[in-house]
Amino acid sequence: MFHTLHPVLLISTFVVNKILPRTAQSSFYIVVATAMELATEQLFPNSINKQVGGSNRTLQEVLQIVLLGFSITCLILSGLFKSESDTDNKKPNNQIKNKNLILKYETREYKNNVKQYQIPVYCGKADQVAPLSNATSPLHLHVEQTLKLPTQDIYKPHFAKLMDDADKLSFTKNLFHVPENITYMCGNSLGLQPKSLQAMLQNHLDKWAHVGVKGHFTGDYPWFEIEDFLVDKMARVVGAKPIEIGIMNTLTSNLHSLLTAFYNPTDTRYKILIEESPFPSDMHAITSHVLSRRINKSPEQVVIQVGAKPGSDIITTQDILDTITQFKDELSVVMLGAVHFMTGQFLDLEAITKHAHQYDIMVGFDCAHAAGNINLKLHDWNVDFACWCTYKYLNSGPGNIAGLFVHERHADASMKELPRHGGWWGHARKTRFTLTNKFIPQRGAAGFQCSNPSVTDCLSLLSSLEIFDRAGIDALREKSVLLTDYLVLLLKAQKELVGEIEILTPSDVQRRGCQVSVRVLKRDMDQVNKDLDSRGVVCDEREPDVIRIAPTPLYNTFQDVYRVVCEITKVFSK
Ligand SMILES: Cc1ncc(COP(=O)(O)O)c(C=O)c1O
Ligand SMILES: Nc1c(O)cccc1C(=O)C[C@H](N)C(=O)O
Repeated sequence: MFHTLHPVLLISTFVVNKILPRTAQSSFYIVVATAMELATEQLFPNSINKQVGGSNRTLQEVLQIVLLGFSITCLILSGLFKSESDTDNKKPNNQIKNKNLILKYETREYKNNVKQYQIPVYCGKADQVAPLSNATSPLHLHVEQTLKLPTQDIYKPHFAKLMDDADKLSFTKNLFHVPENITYMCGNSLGLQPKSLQAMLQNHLDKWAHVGVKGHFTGDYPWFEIEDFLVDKMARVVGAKPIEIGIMNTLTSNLHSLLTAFYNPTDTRYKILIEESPFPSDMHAITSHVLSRRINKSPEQVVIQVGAKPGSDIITTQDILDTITQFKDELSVVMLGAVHFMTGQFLDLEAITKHAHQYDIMVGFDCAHAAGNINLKLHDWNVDFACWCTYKYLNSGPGNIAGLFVHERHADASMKELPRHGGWWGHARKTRFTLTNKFIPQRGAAGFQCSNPSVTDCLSLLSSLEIFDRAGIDALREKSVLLTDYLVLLLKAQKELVGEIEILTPSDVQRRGCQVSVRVLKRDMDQVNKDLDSRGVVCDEREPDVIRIAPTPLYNTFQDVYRVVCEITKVFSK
């Protein structure tokens, strides 16, 4: 039987076991064995029933024994080599990575058979971690050296400190004005002020005072081309090409401009799909836009909404795709909030776009709660258009200038194909000042501009985008995932919060950004938020019962998260 352990067999078994899941392997070997027997019958039809050598067995019987041995040996060997697919299935359902940190959770069974919910297994440099064999000490933290901590230490403040000490992005917090004695968790509504902004604005004011109109073409930031200092940086934040980025107006007015271009109603295709409870401004924009177009349809006939199933707060991707399919011949545009302002759910932009494009439907997203929060890939996901404000995660200050995305494939569309609100700033730069009345839009998103932008607005945005460039959107997202997961882990571990709160935000890290929305179940939500406020925790609330907590990787720490959960627990313990 030893010849069956031939190296070829070993290698093929290894390969098969790497590729196929355990369940498919036995079928594979049986098929191979049967195929070999059939092949022998075909090749040696005369010898198959003859006796072999001095034995009283026919060649066929001998073959069957050898092939049976082959199958059994392969199955035994399959135990030695682990299938990739098998390992995938066993991967802990939650593994979040920072560049140098890895924090893993898995369910462990203890000796008394009590199943623990997710606990940290190890935390350390990504290339150093090794699974623990010993359940009594399930947390390993490698920072400079390996430290062993008891499991429950993740719930203690020194764990938060160790995480902060190991955080490569800890330098960014000091680049912002963080309100004194406050744990600020409200970047989802208004981001904090970059410290560099004051000097930038002062220089701008000095320049204006000293050179007046000449400032359009002089100094560090000539006003005539002020948006050029922003476009590349913004493109990196939202995963776009510079040609696809416009810095202009405000979010809602940009949405109107984009609908002018992309909403092209015909007698049969005139519907717009939006989520069931969008941020009100989006719905106001769509319904008033429909009226402004004076088409023969009312907003009620135009708008279709897709929502969560009863009893759930989360809209499934499948429900969105099914709604698109259902109205495929009537839909002109799909326009959804990329991250939902209330629940924090991040939609699968790529899947939605791909699906709608099959039916020639234009797809756009309101990225107010996604830009600077999620590492978006608007270009790669083929999104047609998007718009966002910059005062939330992009820290440019209240009511500041907004961003707009138009995919590169529309860059050269004619005014007939993609009508734009004309204005001199969107006009070809070379002839911006020539007295021509013919509007020739710049290529790409820049052609959507109407007016010259506010320079103070642009500098405010620039001060923040420079920090994004230093930190990198991917690294920020990695830290964000860790922070938010830590927040959820701590919230779930407080027995005082059981029955008092419910987390609405998806537990899947791929389907959320940094915001965690918590429903207050029994108490007055407004009072809870006031109590948090009086304890120095700034979150925000949305009627009727939701508190939004957003640990923002640029200026929040693990210790901030720890403190917020302590204060929330105290409020609910009263
Ligand atoms: C999802 C969403 N859309 C639209 C808006 C409106 O933005 P703006 O006032 O900048 O037009 C906001 C926030 O105010 C928002 O959160
Ligand atoms: N811009 C705001 C304001 O001036 C006052 C109060 C709230 C806002 C907001 O931006 C709210 C935010 N869009 C939200 O998600 O609720």
